[in-house]
Amino acid sequence: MSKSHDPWQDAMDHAVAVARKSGEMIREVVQNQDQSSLVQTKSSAVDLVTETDQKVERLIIQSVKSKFPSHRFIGEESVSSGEPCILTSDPTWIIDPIDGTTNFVHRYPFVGVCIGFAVNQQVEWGVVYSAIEDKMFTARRGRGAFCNGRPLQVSTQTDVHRSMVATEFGSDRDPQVVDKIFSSLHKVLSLPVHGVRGAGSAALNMCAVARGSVELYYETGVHVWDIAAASVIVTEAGGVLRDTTGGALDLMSRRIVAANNETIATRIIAELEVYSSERDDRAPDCEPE
Ligand SMILES: O=P(O)(O)O[C@H]1[C@H](O)[C@@H](O)[C@H](O)[C@H](O)[C@@H]1O
Ligand SMILES: [Mg+2]
Repeated sequence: MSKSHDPWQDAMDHAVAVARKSGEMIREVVQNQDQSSLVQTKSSAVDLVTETDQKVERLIIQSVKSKFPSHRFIGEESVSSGEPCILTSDPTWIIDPIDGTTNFVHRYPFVGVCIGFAVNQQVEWGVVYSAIEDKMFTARRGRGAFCNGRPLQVSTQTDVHRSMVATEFGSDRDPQVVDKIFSSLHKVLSLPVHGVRGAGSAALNMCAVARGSVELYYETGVHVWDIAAASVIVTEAGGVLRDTTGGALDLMSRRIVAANNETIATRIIAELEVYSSERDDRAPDCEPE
């Protein structure tokens, strides 16, 4: 199929261009403005949003609407202002303008612009631009995963005792949730594994799995916009995706395990506390149209 007859490739090329432009906006703010006094909160006192998150999302959605007027959107900040969070079979752009907003506010240099594209509820391609590092992660279903054009491959490690694991503390400070986070962490650390890390961005942790820097990433409480784009980057790099229950990944379930292989995934999942956050497609401000 030639490029001009491949509308999904046109859409992906557009996503790469707009993610790069978004990254330039983010870098400009990080270099020249202090965001710490301009922060607002969403679901909890530590779930942050800034004007830049909103500006970047508007930039992406407006540019896509003008080129692909029939496509639908799920965007973190649009859902936050009451837009529906329903994945239909229509072509849908799934956008997190800044994955790692807390990092952005603190100038901790890991923030990702995430753009995923789903058709028939399957992610066809994903773009994650690590704006401060200037790393463009891309993958299209069936066509491999890349960082700045170089192919990505997950780690070949199968011994959990030689593995590096990534996770996050999230933004839910309910004491019962915090207990479960620490219980899982305690068990994983005590296996033992070589180490536990966290980039502060679900998408960049998943890209770390894709490039072989960590064997596995897990988290409960993520949203569809944090993981959709990076999901295809992980699988195209040879990795596997699971729910923390061990079942198949459900993009709306708010639970994810991304691993280099089944052996590591199964071994770590056995140590994880399973608990639920309200599904993305069931939240009160996410009712169907
Ligand atoms: O809200 P943004 O888009 O910055 O993303 C979230 C991260 O992706 C999570 O892994 C992480 O645990 C946090 O919940 C973080 O908020
Ligand atoms: Mg996010």
